Amino acid sequence: MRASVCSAAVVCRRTRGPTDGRRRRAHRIPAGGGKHAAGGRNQRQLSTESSGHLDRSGEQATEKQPDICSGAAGSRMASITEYYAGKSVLITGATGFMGKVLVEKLLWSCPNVKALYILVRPKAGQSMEQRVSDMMKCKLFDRVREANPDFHKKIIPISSELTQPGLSISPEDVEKLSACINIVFHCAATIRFDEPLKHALQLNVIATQELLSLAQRMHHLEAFIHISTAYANCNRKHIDEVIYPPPVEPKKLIESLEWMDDGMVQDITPRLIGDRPNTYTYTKALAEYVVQQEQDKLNIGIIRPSIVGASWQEPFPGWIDNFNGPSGVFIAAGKGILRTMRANNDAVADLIPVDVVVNLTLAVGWYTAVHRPKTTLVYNCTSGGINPFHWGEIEHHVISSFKRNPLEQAFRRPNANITSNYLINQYWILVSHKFPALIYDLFLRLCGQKPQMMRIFNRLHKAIGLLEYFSSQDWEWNSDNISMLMSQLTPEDRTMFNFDVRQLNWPEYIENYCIGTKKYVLNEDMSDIPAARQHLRKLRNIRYTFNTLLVVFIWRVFIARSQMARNIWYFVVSLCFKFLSYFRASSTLTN
Ligand SMILES: CCCCCCCCCCCCCCCCCC(=O)SCCNC(=O)CCNC(=O)[C@H](O)C(C)(C)COP(=O)(O)OP(=O)(O)OC[C@H]1O[C@@H](n2cnc3c(N)ncnc32)[C@H](O)[C@@H]1OP(=O)(O)O
Ligand SMILES: NC(=O)C1=CN([C@@H]2O[C@H](COP(=O)(O)OP(=O)(O)OC[C@H]3O[C@@H](n4cnc5c(N)ncnc54)[C@H](OP(=O)(O)O)[C@@H]3O)[C@@H](O)[C@H]2O)C=CC1
Repeated sequence: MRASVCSAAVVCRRTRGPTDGRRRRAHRIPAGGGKHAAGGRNQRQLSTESSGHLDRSGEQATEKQPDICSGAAGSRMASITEYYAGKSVLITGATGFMGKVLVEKLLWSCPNVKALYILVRPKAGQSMEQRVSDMMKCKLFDRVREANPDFHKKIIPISSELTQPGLSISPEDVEKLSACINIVFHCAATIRFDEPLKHALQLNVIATQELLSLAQRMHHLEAFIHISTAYANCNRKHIDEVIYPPPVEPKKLIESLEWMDDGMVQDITPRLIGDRPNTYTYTKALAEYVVQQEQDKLNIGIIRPSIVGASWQEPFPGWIDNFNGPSGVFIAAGKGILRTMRANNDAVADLIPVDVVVNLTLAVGWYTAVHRPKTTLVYNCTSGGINPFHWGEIEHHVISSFKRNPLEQAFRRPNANITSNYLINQYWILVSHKFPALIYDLFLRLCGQKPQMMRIFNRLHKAIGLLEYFSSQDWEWNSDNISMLMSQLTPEDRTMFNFDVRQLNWPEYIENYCIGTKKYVLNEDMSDIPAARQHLRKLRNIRYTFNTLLVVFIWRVFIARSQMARNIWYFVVSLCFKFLSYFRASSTLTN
């Protein structure tokens, strides 16, 4: 099947047509003009050679429907920026890592967006307003703030606790959202790997259901974009851009867990999640199914990012603000705490920069609203199949980057070995983690301070234990829909909403990522680097001194007491001496 080609007088619509009166109509942009066609920029010919997922159009446009596509002669389609102009967008999870970057990018690249409604809850003693105001002061928003100091006026916080019935949105706010929202981006989720099943289900599945119900009440909704994860189906080795049958019917699971106490749920969790590693991937798989169930009523797109890392280019390289995924591992390695981890050197490290995910998300929003694919399209947002990079290479670049730009007050010099061998890893844990921690804690005790290193290592071991599943194997993701979408963009949109990871230079990206963890996660100043280097030199000298003392100790204890060991030692020393004399003699002859 080919893409719709809409004539100037005809609007693109689904052949299936509205199912329940809630199906929204496609928008029309008058050929060559109208609100979204300003400047004639970003225009393109709507190709007849397009995705196989698209629908054919053919119905007469009603009076009020704005045009999204026009005829073959002089055909044009709203660019992404044009599409978002005048639109009201609802974002969940806007205070999170990805949500913040999405908000920033929308404000930057789509300055004519009408309003961004964000669902926010009060947290940690801070009111919703305080949280949003703090968020907007963040460095991430520097360029937006500079371009438009009043940008905050476009952000409208709506109080919402997603785990509560009706998302605890007030009736007035429900009315407001129903009346104005054009597009929903659902980013909120619990991404903890150790989340109790009930809570993960509540947030990742039930809240998604609630949001879908709310979306169905939105009179002008054009697209509902759900952020899933590439690991929702990590129990498979090859993952296509399809929604696989859920491990269990979500409705039945929700009903069953309702009457069970927490202890019972904890007991049956391993049986339920089966060959998935945690409740996160399990509930994200269920959520995809729940979203797909609404595809007859809503225009849906599902994005599956792999391991989301620091920004590649936008708003500046290296933006990261949390310890999730590899960031915590990088920091622990940079601090010289993490010296060993179980990972497969040759496995693909499927990292994807957050700005790539966000650019794709906005492009999917545009495509879903404008092209109205017949069925829910899934986009595997991954890098491994296109521009592979491996854990072994990551390890090398992370360590060398932290040696060039050290973190402050490192525990030891950065130096990590990753291995897929369980026993070797256990050996290094003992020698490089537990032993130094014990010595350091002993030192703290002697100084009258509270020991802390062993506690830190226990937490680290818990965290890396949860990540090892993802670093010890690799997966193959099909990304045909990503390629299809890329082919649908104008050259300008392809640049402005770049999600082409073929252009990504991994060593440079990893360097910026490590610097980003230093600057934005640990809030360390780059001007302190000389002092941090000095500290590393001090650690190196301590290590040399320690090693020398160790050799002397071994010499005293083992070698000095055995005649045979003494003989071997004298033999080695005399051999070294002979070699030295030989080289000295040969260099004198040459001169
Ligand atoms: C050279 C090395 C080379 C290495 C190569 C190998 C690298 C392998 C990396 C593999 C990554 C695989 C990721 C797979 C992602 C799947 C993708 C997704 O869909 S899902 C997306 C991915 N999802 C995830 O990644 C979620 C994974 N995380 C979790 O599930 C949990 O955080 C936990 C169970 C690990 C720890 O739980 P718990 O013990 O309860 O601890 P809390 O969380 O409550 O934090 C308490 C406090 O500690 C702070 N802090 C945290 N870490 C560190 C650190 N490393 N340091 C310092 N501080 C750290 C934290 O900020 C907090 O501070 P505050 O707010 O109180 O001030
Ligand atoms: N990070 C990654 O590596 C990957 C992430 N993803 C997906 O991307 C999406 C965003 O992830 P990311 O930004 O990293 O996650 P974060 O943990 O940074 O953000 C989660 C967001 O969800 C909100 N949230 C959580 N619980 C509630 C609640 N009960 N009520 C209201 N809001 C709530 C958080 O709000 P609050 O600030 O109030 O806590 C926060 O805004 C998720 O759907 C995740 O599954 C997919 C693949 C990889």
